[in-house]
Amino acid sequence: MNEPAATPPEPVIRLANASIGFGRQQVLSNVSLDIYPHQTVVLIGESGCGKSVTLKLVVGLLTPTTGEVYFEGKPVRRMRERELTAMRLRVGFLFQQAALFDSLSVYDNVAFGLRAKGGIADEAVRTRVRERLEDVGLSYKKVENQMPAELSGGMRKRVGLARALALAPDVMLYDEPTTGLDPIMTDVINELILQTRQKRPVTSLVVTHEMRTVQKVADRVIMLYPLARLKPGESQVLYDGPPEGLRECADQRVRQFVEGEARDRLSELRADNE
Ligand SMILES: Nc1ncnc2c1ncn2[C@@H]1O[C@H](COP(=O)(O)OP(=O)(O)OP(=O)(O)O)[C@@H](O)[C@H]1O
Repeated sequence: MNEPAATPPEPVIRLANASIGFGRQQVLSNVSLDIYPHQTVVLIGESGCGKSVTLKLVVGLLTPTTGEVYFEGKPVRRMRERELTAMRLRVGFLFQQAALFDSLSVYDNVAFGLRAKGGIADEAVRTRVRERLEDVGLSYKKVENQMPAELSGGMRKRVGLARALALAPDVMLYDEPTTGLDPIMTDVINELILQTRQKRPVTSLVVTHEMRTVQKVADRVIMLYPLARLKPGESQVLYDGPPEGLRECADQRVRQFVEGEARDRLSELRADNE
């Protein structure tokens, strides 16, 4: 007797033919992608192709003009305010500039979400803040009273990560987590992304330009292509597969991107401006 075929798990995040534009500029057109539980998916692509917009669609900060975005099977656009808030509390977000509250100390930044969630005793908040800061390699005693302006870029990113992890998120969204960091600190952040995933069954979507991040953390890579440069009928998702396949991809635009070759891009950019 044949074994019944295993049903694939429901995606945590699904974009189904999602399109969005701003004014006359169309940014995403008919983009479909599925992100499964506990996967780390890395989203790459040229500047301006819509990577950050994709992250904002996932948490309902933007709504597609056509198509649908689903979170655990539920269309984000149909969520009521309470559902949206509950969903966002389960999603940790590490922004490009760490987005710390400049007027709050490191302690208050990391405690912010826990306090906003409510129902957690001060002592438990303190323990959680200390643990998360130590997880990201920061000494609680040294940094708890520091203000964001006193921190280096790498420290800010790690405080941002500690803040996101304080709420024990089920989903982590990283928007260029290593931009502006030196190679060692870049690797520290990559290592933290990996460890976060090893410690907890988190589903992650990482936007990056760093090929080292791709190689280190990705289970799967999705490459988006700028809409304006697609040939008629092509999908905006140029690549969807394992990181090992990028360099052998039949599409030379994918190989060109990962190898960082400009080729004729400068003249194309000049022509665009004429
Ligand atoms: N709220 C907005 N209003 C108007 N235009 C926007 C808005 N958000 C994004 N855009 C435009 O959409 C396009 C895609 O932006 P997005 O930030 O997603 O690019 P990206 O692929 O993340 O680029 P980068 O790698 O440079 O961060 C850009 O041209 C940007 O100017």
